[in-house]
Amino acid sequence: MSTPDPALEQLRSAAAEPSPQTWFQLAQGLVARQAMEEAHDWHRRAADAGFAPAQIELARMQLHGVGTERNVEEAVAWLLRAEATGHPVAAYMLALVSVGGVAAPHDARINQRVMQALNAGMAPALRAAAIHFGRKANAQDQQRCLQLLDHAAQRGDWVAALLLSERLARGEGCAADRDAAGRLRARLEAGGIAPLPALSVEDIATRSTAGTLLLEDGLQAPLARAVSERPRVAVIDGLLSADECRLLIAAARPMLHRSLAIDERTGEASAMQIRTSSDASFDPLVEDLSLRLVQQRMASAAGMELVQAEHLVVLAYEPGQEYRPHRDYRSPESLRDDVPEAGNRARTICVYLNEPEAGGETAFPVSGVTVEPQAGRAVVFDNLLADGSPDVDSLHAGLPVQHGEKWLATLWLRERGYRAY
Ligand SMILES: O=C(O)CCC(=O)C(=O)O
Ligand SMILES: [Fe+2]
Repeated sequence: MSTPDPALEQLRSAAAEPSPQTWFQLAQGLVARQAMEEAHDWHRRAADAGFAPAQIELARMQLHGVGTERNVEEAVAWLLRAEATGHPVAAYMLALVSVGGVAAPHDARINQRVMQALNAGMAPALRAAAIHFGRKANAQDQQRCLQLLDHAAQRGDWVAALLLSERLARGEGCAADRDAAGRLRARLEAGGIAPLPALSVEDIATRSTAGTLLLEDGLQAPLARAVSERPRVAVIDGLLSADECRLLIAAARPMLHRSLAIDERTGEASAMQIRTSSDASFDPLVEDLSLRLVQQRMASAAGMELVQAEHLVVLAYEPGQEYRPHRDYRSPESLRDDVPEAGNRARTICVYLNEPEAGGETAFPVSGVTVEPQAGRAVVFDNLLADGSPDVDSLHAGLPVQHGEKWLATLWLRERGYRAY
């Protein structure tokens, strides 16, 4: 028997009235109680009646297949309807799903949409724009970055506050202001948010047009330097900016847990000696615009599409922790329950998010190549041969960290589309 829930009963009786706003409130009440299918039905009813907030929530449920079958096309149609009423959240969501170009074309409209959302004070849009401007070397854009981070922080975005505190403490894009940084840090620490590891990125590989918000600028494929032919390994310095490295660490930190490794025979994941790090996997449900933009640049730097990427994983190694020699391609058995139509893991891109004091290199024993961690640097390698068969030479390891900590972001890229958009 279910427990009585007077608040919900009140919403239900109110929803007998022909009021889309009340239907939406009931739907939200049902979401809060995890009654997703019923929530979907009420969202749909309010959406059909033209209520934009319900259209947006219905689209969200359809995008992620929550309470209903996943239907990306229909979700986008609902978002376009809500956007036509001038709703900034719809504009933001359309910008978000257009990254990658599958759900909606990734064209110049993305910039207008982000502008609309940031003018409405939406924190994730403010933060994404801040990080975008922060990649530009000129003083004015650096100043814009700081202002936007500040604005996002004031709107309650603690990741933006953390990025801002690092910039103020280190004098990035501004004169160092230890007092302001200290006050911000104290507020964050009171909320249980620790400072980030110190890191710097010397040179960002792509520079974009000064003064304008042109997100497509940040997606140009930067120059890769081949370091090994067999296996095929390349290195890209400065793929991510310091803000982007910090973003990934900050977003991953609350989700970290002991890493699992996949048992090749059973396809089951369990804690094993082969991989002693901790990691966080980013479900698309928790992604926002800045996280998607970073992943899009990582995928395109690897010569792949974002839809080919499995969920982003951030790994954290403490002293003594390592990822012993392994190959990233998977056995047919282990792929069976994980979108087999996407094929195998064709390529991997790993980006170092900081620099451990000693150790933590990525080693490729077959060619003898070792890549040193450096914040923002990517290492890209093929796991399959040109004919699609596994490349046994792709053996690689994350060597034990000796001093300090090591943070790394990995995208495993399949042969074909893996994500829904
Ligand atoms: O930590 C490293 O350097 C390697 C990580 C790795 O092999 C992976 O994420 O697949
Ligand atoms: Fe690996």
